[in-house]
Amino acid sequence: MRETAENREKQAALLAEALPFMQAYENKTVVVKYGGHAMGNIELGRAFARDIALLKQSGINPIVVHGGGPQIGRMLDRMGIESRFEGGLRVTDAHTVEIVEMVLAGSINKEIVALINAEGEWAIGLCGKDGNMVFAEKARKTMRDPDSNIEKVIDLGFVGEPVEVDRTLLDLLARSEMIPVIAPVAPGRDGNTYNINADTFAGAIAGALRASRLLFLTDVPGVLDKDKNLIKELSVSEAKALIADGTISGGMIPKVETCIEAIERGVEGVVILNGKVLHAVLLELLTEHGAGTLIVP
Ligand SMILES: Nc1ncnc2c1ncn2[C@@H]1O[C@H](COP(=O)(O)OP(=O)(O)O)[C@@H](O)[C@H]1O
Ligand SMILES: CC(=O)N[C@@H](CCC(=O)OP(=O)(O)O)C(=O)O
Repeated sequence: MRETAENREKQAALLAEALPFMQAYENKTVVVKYGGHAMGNIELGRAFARDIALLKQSGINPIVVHGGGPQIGRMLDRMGIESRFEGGLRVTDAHTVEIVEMVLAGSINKEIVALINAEGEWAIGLCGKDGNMVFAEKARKTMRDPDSNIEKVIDLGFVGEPVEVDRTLLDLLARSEMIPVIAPVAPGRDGNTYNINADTFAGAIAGALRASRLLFLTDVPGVLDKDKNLIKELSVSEAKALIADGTISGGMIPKVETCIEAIERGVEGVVILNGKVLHAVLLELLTEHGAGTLIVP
C-alpha cells in the first residue's frame, strides 16, 4: 500500500479487523509459498514483505518458501538455453541445475530477504542444504505414451523430490526473531544438488511442521470451475474429480496434488490464492471473508 493518507486509513481499518484473527494464530506456523508469477512488481513485493513482517510481529510463525520459474527461464534465455518442461517440471541437466541454484538460492532468495528486512524484521535466506533441512531423491516420473499406451519413465535429470525434512533449524528459528525464507533446492544423499518444484517443497515443509496454514500465492484467484468462476471451497474428493475431468490442468495439477498430500500429512488448512492482489496474505488469514480456494479434507 502506498504511503498516502487514504491508504494509511485503510491499513488501520485492516489492522483493527485483523486483531481477533491474529490472536487465533498466535504461536502457530503458517507456510507461505510465494510463486514466481506472484512476484509481479516492487509494490506487490513490498506489500508481501509487509504482510510477512506483520505476521511475525503478531506472534505468528511465518515461513516463506519461494519459487522463481519465470526468473529461471529468463536467465536461461539470456544464456541461450531453452527451457523444457515435462508434466510441469523443468528438465534439469547438470548445467541447468547450477543456474537454478544461482537464481533461486541466490538472487531471488536475497531479494525477498531484503524486502522483509526493509520492513524492520530479520529474515534469513536458506535452501534445503542449510542446517541439513531437506534431502531429496531423484524424481521418478512416468508418463503413458498415447500411441502405445505403455507407461514410460521420463528422465528429468536433476529434478528431485523431498524425502527427508529435518525440522531442527526451523524449530530453532521459530523461537527466535528470524523469519526463514527458503529456496526449493536440496542435496541428495548421492552428493548431487536437486531442483525441486516449489509447491512440492512448500508442501513437504508444511507437512513436516504440521503447519496451521499453507498458502499458495499464484497468479489466478484460486481454483476456477469450467466457467472460470472461483471455487471457494474444495474437498479432496472434489479436487480429484476436477483433475480427472480436465477442469484442473497444467501447473494447477501439481499444486492441487500438493494441497491434498499436505492435508493428508496433517496440515490444518491449505489455500490457493491470487498473490497479485495487494496484501493477499493478510486478507486471507486475517479477515472474515478470506480469499482464494480453501482445500478441506
Ligand atoms: N482450474 C484451474 N483453475 C485455476 N488455474 C488453472 C486451472 N487449470 C489450470 N490452471 C493454470 O494453472 C496456473 C497456476 O499454476 P502455475 O503457473 O504453476 O503457478 P505458479 O507459478 O504460481 O506456481 C494458472 O495460471 C492457470 O493457467
Ligand atoms: C523441478 C522444477 O520445475 N522446479 C522449478 C523450481 C521453481 C518453481 O517451482 O517456481 P514457481 O513456483 O515460480 O513455478 C523450476 O525449475 O522452475
